[in-house]
Amino acid sequence: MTGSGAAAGAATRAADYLAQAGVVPVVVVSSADQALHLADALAAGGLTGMEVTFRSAAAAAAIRAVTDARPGFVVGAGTLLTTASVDAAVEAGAHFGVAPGTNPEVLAHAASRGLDFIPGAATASELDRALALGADVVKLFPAEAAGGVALIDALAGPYPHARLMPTGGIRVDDLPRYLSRPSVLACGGTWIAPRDLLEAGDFAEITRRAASAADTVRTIRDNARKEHHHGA
Ligand SMILES: O=C(O)C(=O)C[C@H](O)[C@H](O)COP(=O)(O)O
Repeated sequence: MTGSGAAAGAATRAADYLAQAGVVPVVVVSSADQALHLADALAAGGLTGMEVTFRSAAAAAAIRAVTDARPGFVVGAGTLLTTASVDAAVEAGAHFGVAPGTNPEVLAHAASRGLDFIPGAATASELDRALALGADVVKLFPAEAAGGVALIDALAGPYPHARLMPTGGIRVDDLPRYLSRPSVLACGGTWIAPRDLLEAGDFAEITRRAASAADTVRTIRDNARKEHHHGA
């Protein structure tokens, strides 16, 4: 299979999903079965997608299982460092791809396979390069270590149209600061479904963290809408 049909629909879907979700759980899964439980636990908390990193051998099978069995759930493939991992993600049915950095060869390959791709950047030069290579959304990584919201505010001067997904060191309490920045579509992070909770099978705690994140996003968005109305 080429996957090009599904990927064409997903091309608009990544940015739409990010803007709607506000937060993207970044996960490392150990089996397809665990990924299905995880998707259900996240959905029970009100989150409709996740980024499955290619940091475990189970990543491709996990993406395939979730996209097959939970068609409404959005599954991104993360840590796509090579063209081979892009192929594996496309063949597993991933809705979009993500990388921590910007590798022109990987980007070109993702484009040739019709995979919507979010490359990473941590500096002005890297952001400039990612945008020049056609990125629609850029993963600001590692967000906290690279400067957090101060970096985002500084980059917004010369790059006001850049749309960002900050990831790296972000936790639920940081969401209001990040999501108040107009360039930020969503924040990624491992805190919602970290490896220790997955290994312990503590899906109830994952649902609790997902609900907390989803509630926080909803409150931030509601307040922003109210301010907008009052200001208008
Ligand atoms: O695997 C990748 O492609 C990455 O870019 C790294 C992850 O996004 C970070 O590991 C996020 O981890 P936290 O800082 O715990 O939220």
